[in-house]
This record gives sequence, C-alpha cells and structure tokens, in this order.
Amino acid sequence: MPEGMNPSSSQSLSRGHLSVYSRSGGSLSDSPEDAARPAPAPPPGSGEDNINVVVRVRPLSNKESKAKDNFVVQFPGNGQLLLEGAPLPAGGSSPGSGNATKSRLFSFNAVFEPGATQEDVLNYSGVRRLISMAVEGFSCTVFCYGQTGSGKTHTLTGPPGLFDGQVDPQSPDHGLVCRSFQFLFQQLRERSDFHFVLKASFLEIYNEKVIDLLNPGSARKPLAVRWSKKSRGFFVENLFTVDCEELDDLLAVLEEGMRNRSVGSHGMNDHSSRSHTILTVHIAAERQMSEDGVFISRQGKLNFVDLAGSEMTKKTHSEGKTLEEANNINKSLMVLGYCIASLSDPKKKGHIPYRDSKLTKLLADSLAGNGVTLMIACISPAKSNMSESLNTLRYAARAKKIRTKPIIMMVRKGATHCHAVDVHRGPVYTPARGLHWSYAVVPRGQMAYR
Ligand SMILES: Nc1ncnc2c1ncn2[C@@H]1O[C@H](COP(=O)(O)OP(=O)(O)OP(=O)(O)O)[C@@H](O)[C@H]1O
Repeated sequence: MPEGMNPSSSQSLSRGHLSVYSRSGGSLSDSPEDAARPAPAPPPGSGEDNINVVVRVRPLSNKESKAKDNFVVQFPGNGQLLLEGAPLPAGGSSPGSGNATKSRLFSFNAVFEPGATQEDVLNYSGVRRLISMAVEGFSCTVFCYGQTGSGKTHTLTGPPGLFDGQVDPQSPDHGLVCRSFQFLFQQLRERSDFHFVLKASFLEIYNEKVIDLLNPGSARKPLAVRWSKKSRGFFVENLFTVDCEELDDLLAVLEEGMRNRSVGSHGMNDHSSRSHTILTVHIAAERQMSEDGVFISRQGKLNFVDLAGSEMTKKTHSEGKTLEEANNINKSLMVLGYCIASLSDPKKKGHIPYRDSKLTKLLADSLAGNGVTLMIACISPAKSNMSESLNTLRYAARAKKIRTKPIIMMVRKGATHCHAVDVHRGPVYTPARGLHWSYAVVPRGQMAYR
C-alpha cells in the first residue's frame, strides 16, 4: 500500500475488490482467460460499439482518515456503485431540495473497490481485450478521468516515485501501462504469422501547449496540432516517435516521459499532474499476401491518456503558476465535458466542439470516430469530495452512452506500388469454408464494418 493511503479503509471492505457487470456478449469484464483470446468480431450488423466505462475507487487517504472523513461509497455488486447522501441540486423540484440529499445508484462495466490491485485492473477492466484489438489493427484508447488526487496516475502508471532512479519492471506497484506493454509483447510473440513494427510517442498538453516528452532537448518548444486531410484526423507535427523492438524499449519510453512530464504540488495532491499526457504505441502488422510480393499492413494504435484532474481552486489553494495551470486544466476538461455531453445525446446531432481545445482535437477519434475506447473514472470515497465524485460519475455515465464505429485500418502494398485500402471484418461465404468471419479489402471510401 503506497504511502499516504489508509490501509484500514481497504480492509473494511469485505465483499471482494471487484464488482463486475457482464453484458451478455459484452466486450468488457473479461476474465484473464477470455482476454487472452483474440478479440472476437462484433455482432453482425451492429458496426458500432459503446465506450466502455469502469470506475476505480481509491482508499481513503491518511489526510481524509485523520480528518475523520466519512466513507460514502457502497458496492452493491454487478458493476453498481452507490453514492450515499449526494446533494440534490438547489432549486430542484422537491421542496427544500437546496439542503436535501439522496443516495445515487450508478451502473458501469466494472467497479474496482479500494482493495483492488493494479493486476485486478489489468485483468478486469477490459484493457487486455483492447490490446488484442490494437494488435488486430484497431485504434484503441484508455483514458483516466477524475478530480485531482483521485488516483488517475496511480492507476495508469503507479504511485509517485516509481520512476525515480532504477526502475524495477516487476514491481507490484506498476500501473496499467507497464502491465499492458508486457501483455502486448506476450500477444506479439504468439502471432508469428505477422511481422510487427512498433513505434511509440509520448506528449503532454501543458497550458494548452503540446510538448514532446521524448525530446526535451528541444527546450519544451510547443508543437503544432494540425488537421490531416488524408487521414481525416488531427495529428501533432514533428512529434518524436521511437522504434521499439523489445519490451525494454517501450519501458524506456514510459520512464523517459514520466521523468519529463510536469508535476506540481497543491493542497490536495503533493504529486499532481499539471498536464494531460498521451502515450501512443503504433502497431504495424505486416503479412505477405501473395507470391508476387503483395503485402497487407494493419495499422493498430494504443493510446494511454492520463488527464490532469479537475480542481476546485479554493480547495487546492492554487495561486500563481499553479492557478494558471488549474485554469487551463479546468477549461480543457470543460470542453471535453461539452463534447461528451453532445456525443451522448442522440438528439444533439450537430456541432461537436472538438476544435475548442488541443485535448479534444487529439481525442476526437477516440471519442466518436473509428476507435475502441475504455474510460477509467477515478473517485475518492470521502464525503468531503462528494460533489466532485458525483460530477465524475455523471460524466462517466454520459460517456457510456457514446457509440463509436471501430474499423481496422490496413494498407496494401504491391511489389511496385503502395496504396491505402479500407478493410472490414465480417461474414464471408466461400464454397470451401462456407460462411465464416474474415477480412475483406475494399477501395477507400467504400467502408462498411460488417
Ligand atoms: N487505488 C489506490 N490505492 C492506493 N493508493 C492510491 C490509489 N489511488 C491513488 N492512490 C494514491 O493517492 C495519491 C494521489 O493519486 P494520483 O496522483 O494518482 O491522483 P491523480 O488523480 O492522478 O491526481 P492529479 O490529477 O492531481 O494528478 C497518490 O499518492 C497515489 O499513490
């Protein structure tokens, strides 16, 4: 148990550490065995996928325990979470609702109780399936969302200090990123039918500026975010990408980025991320399709996004530089909130304000494009953080309604030329094999994920 956390708060939970909701045929809540299998095809005809959402509740911190803060979260099971005594909005329809409270029940793909380990999060959040899908050519994103000090960085990379000095890759404190890298290489070793090429990049968005965390020699010179007509998405110009042949190379990328990112201290977290970070692993899988030198290359992607936490500056006692950072963090999270609200409301079919922040430009494809996305909402169980936890859970519940259209991106390379094609997985009939799931290569622009 890392320093600063109250061990008794996790011991007080007797119902196990995980509460999983398994949709029939759903893609999350996988057992380790399920997740190790290749990602199954989505149901025929759907072509769409919901953003999967899990919640992690951290233990009470020592500070919260010392202040005799109450533990206000209950775990009824089945992916449900009950927030006790949440305030009703002032001016609500019920009489006297200004001071009134009500317990609120939420339902997610999985809920991790305070005693859940880092390994539990790898095994039961659905991230193993996401990695399998990235290997197959899908663009996959894991992002952590929540108030400052709620455990986002702890969940993705581990507790503070883990990357100072010599790093032990076997440390039980490692978060989802290091564990995912190990699982990814395990998957690649099992796929000898493809030749894989991995590249990684690591950036942060600090005060609305994109900084390359792998190229600090550039004196933190901000990079431009541009729109690519070809890929119909935003990208960061001149971002450093590193070839990663071995697991150690990916771990070196993680360590380097973690050392270079912006961290600060305020009233609610001594090691607070002052920026949003995005670590991306590009996974190109190439296979020779015919004797005459035609290759198919699948272009998968795995993004790990550690969002800076929303802050009530009164509570964090931010001032000067920390206040400027907090304002930028809150502003970009507000734009993200607008985007999530618009995307989750089927009546709002119009404009989504992606262009209003660098963060939403770079997350646009994960939120509503062709990607597969997992959101990990992190909350504190303390009564003093009730309204922030309620906000996070509302965001998370909204995000769960967003639907994306995952597709595999492939490039077909001939012996003398190379051109892009779109590839679909779906039912194909051949006399030899009958009806079976397979890939179909179609000219760009005639995409249909079936
Ligand atoms: N599940 C957990 N178990 C044990 N300790 C935890 C857990 N989650 C968070 N912590 C501890 O709580 C503290 C704050 O967590 P962390 O820095 O990850 O929060 P954060 O949400 O990333 O905050 P910020 O937005 O300010 O960066 C850290 O010391 C971390 O190790």
